[in-house]
Amino acid sequence: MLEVKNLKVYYKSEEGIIKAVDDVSFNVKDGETLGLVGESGCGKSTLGQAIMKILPLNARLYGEIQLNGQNITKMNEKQMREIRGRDITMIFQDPMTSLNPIMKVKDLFVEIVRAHFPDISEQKAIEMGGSVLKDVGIDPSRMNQYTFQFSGGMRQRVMIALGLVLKPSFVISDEPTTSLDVIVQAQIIELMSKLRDEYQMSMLLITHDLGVVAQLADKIGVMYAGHLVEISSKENIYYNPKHPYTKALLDSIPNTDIKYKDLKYIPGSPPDLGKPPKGCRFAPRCEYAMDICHEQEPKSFLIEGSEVKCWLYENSQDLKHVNVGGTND
Ligand SMILES: Nc1ncnc2c1ncn2[C@@H]1O[C@H](COP(=O)(O)OP(=O)(O)OP(=O)(O)O)[C@@H](O)[C@H]1O
Repeated sequence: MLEVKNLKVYYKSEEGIIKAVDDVSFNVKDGETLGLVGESGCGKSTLGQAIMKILPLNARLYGEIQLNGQNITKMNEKQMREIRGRDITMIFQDPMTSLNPIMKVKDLFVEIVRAHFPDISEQKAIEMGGSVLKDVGIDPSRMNQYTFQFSGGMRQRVMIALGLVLKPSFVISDEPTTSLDVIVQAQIIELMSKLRDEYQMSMLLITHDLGVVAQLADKIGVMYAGHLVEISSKENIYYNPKHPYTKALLDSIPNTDIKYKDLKYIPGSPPDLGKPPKGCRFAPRCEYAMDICHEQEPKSFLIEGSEVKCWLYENSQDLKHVNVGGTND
């Protein structure tokens, strides 16, 4: 189980402090998949990197991250190297730049396996790699090839196999299908869904694509400008969205039905995270904004099973103010 409590990631830059992730809390239970969605620049990748502790040097991390009861935030780099790949892994969006082109696939597997288990022989590491390659639909005989000899979709499969060779219990997948065409995208999503069940993994799925999370996630977190503005079950997010930003995001999904030819979009643009607006960060673009929204940052409220960071719900009935996020149902 992953528990993120009051996580903040601030970057130091020439323009000042960039509050990329600002007081975000949630949890992902064993076997569960949380989809994290939001526009480009809202802090999704930063959050994934914070959990892996692979943030750039100009980043500062505050708050707490617990993985299976271990406090990751307190671990040093040596301890992190032990759990990365073995307990928790991250599959990146661009296999072309993340995979070393001058290494054969088998050597990539040997490197990963032996970094964690130096006593495992090269032959055994290659066997382990071959078995996962088969699981991702690649003939193990391709072990002797270089990654540039694979198509985009196949490279993504190799990335997934490398990430899973040590059978981690938690996988972070950052835009796993962005660079692929739609047919290959669908195949990769199906593959990830199959592997997640077979390997019994929990997953944090980072994407701007609401279609991808619809297929894979159990619950969905919506991020806006460094804040987690809503988190709930997939069904609640799609059929009973509460936050005005979640509603706007759903309205802006392209619809193939010819009757709905007007694509809605969210007017304005997200704020500069170096100078976020006072109050709610979405208020300048929100059609429901009230005076308080421009003055005070909203608290998180629990309403109909959804945790929503929005003043609209302050006076709702069955409502409870949540101090630390992550619905605990
Ligand atoms: N190394 C860095 N130094 C300073 N600012 C950074 C750095 N990396 C990211 N940022 C800023 O932090 C904010 C969040 O970026 P992040 O990449 O996490 O967002 P994202 O939602 O994953 O976007 P995308 O989908 O485009 O990758 C952005 O304003 C970005 O410009």
